[in-house]
Amino acid sequence: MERESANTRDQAPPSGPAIVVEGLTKRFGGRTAFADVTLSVEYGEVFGFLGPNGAGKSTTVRTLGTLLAPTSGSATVAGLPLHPANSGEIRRRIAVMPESPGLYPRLSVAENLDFFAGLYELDHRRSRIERSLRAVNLLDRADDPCRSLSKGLRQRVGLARALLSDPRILFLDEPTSGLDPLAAHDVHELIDGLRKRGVTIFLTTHRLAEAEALCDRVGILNTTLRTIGRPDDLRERLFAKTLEVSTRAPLTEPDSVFADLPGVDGWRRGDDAGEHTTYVLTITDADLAAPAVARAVVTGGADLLTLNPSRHSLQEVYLQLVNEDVEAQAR
Ligand SMILES: Nc1ncnc2c1ncn2[C@@H]1O[C@H](COP(=O)(O)OP(=O)(O)OP(=O)(O)O)[C@@H](O)[C@H]1O
Repeated sequence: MERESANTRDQAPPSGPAIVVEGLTKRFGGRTAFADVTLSVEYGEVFGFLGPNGAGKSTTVRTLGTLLAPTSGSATVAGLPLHPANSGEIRRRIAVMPESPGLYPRLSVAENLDFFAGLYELDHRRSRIERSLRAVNLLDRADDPCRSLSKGLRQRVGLARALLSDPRILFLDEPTSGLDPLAAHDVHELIDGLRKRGVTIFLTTHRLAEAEALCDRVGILNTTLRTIGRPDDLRERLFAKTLEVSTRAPLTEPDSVFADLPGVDGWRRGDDAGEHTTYVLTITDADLAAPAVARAVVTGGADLLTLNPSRHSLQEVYLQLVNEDVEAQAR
């Protein structure tokens, strides 16, 4: 009877940050893959790394995963400085799931996992394989050859492979790339399940909705790190807060209606829709501004139809930053 191996996920999280990156740069000859990246990720966090094609996301993951040596800068991964002498121990503490799961099509799911468990020199292989397959809901497909699986299921086997070593930190490179929405949703649920079990996840993605739904914080990379923060904070940092007010008919004296209201900094006419009149107010605090604006509009003699605080998506933040780079390059 195989005894369960020590499971890092059941232990208290190690102290200190999971990943610390300081001024990290990777060049391939004259081409800079990423430059001067500084960030840190806490244990238990799901961190999203967003960026357009060629932004340097995969190269960052491969560098932090000890597969590539950085050109300059420093990093600590799972408590160990990123240095060739520590590569073996870092690899024992983390797992990297590359964009393509890299499985042997003729081998069954369990045989594939057994092969990799052997390659990683893991103990208690049978119980690890079973636990990993259970984590990705694939126990019933253990004996199926990988070639018979759909792309979504193969991706799940890739995730099971990454989980074999009970990693403290899991790097997922584009885990839902090429998956249909249903299969992508399954992977999202699995990632959410891993987060609940305390696994630290560093995830690269093109999918902004994915980052918004799954990640505690995101970094936007376009060779250099353009910004980093919680999705909500990024939206607030990049966009002025507004309140859109629509009335049935134009206000006769909007200047006096919107003057001196708490939380309101200014106003302009918006794009009128049909019969309605729209005003866009710049505000500092929606909770303060909205009731005051509602009262003022009604006192000003107009029928108030709607009152909507601005909701910018992470996509708008992303496009704004990446487009700024495109415009800067064109100058
Ligand atoms: N082994 C390599 N040799 C030379 N250049 C490379 C190598 N690997 C990556 N690059 C270059 O580094 C840059 C960053 O590539 P990387 O694959 O990290 O970007 P990415 O953000 O992951 O892109 P994608 O979303 O398309 O996968 C690109 O210009 C790429 O061509």
